[in-house]
Amino acid sequence: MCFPQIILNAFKQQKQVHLKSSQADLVTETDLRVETILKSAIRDKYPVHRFIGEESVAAGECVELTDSPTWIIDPIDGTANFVHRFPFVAISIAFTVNKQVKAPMEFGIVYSCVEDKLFYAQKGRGAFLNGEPLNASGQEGGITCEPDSDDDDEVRWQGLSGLCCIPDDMLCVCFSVRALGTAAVDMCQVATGGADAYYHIGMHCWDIAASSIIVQEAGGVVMDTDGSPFDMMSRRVIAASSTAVANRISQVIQAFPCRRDDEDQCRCICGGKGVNSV
Ligand SMILES: Nc1ncnc2c1ncn2[C@@H]1O[C@H](CO)[C@@H](O)[C@H]1OP(=O)(O)O
Ligand SMILES: [Mg+2]
Ligand SMILES: [Mg+2]
Repeated sequence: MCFPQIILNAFKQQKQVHLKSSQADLVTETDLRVETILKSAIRDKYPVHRFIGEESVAAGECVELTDSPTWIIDPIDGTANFVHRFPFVAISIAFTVNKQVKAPMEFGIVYSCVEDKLFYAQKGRGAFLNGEPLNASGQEGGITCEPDSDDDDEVRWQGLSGLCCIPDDMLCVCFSVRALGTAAVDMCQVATGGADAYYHIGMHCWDIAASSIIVQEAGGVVMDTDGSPFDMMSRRVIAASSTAVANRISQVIQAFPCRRDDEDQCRCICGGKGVNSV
């Protein structure tokens, strides 16, 4: 069975859910299964390639970007959606070589399984959705974000209570907010022109790597929330329809410290915080 079908089949069924860093940070058997299948299929074809996979890192593998060809995998982006049957769940796969932390990936794929939407982009070759070219809007106004996504309960609470979701200053560049529950698909909305910007402090490289090149190849911009060049390990990202919009957002963002993905590279969070059936 192909791996999107595994997700679709499991979507409606009861799941054993394990908590990782917080109540919003979940993992299921399907996340683990899809990551294992993907890695073994790629390894069969490219035995020397390396991986940074969300669930492998959660199990204790290091986040280490080297010059070797590296696949960055989020087997289910939107696991909380998957668990609650909210129909936005995506597989996110990016490929990079030569330790390009700040430059675009070689290619990125985001497959939104329930919508059956395949977003993809290759460096210098444009971005596409189900074969149709994508173009960012170049405008400002609609923002996607994920206010409840952080390892730190205090940060999550602030996001949920609206304190750090949309700062007052940002209301000049924002007149609507959408949160789809998957950062990868949120960012792809910027590539389609359906949203004009996305920003977050606290996502991981596997959440944003593939969609970063999709946004860039659609004519949009990705940068660090402090206005410096995009760094997929910094866990800070603005994706916007233009440099002007990205700069305006970076000027009003309320920054807070966030440990890099490649700092203290082994982040074993196995054992987690509990297990539930949903
Ligand atoms: N600590 C965290 N807790 C919850 N979601 C997180 C998270 N870090 C990143 N996310 C991501 O934030 C979005 C909404 O939860 C998803 O893209 C989710 O990815 P995930 O589903 O792969 O964990
Ligand atoms: Mg994710
Ligand atoms: Mg995931």
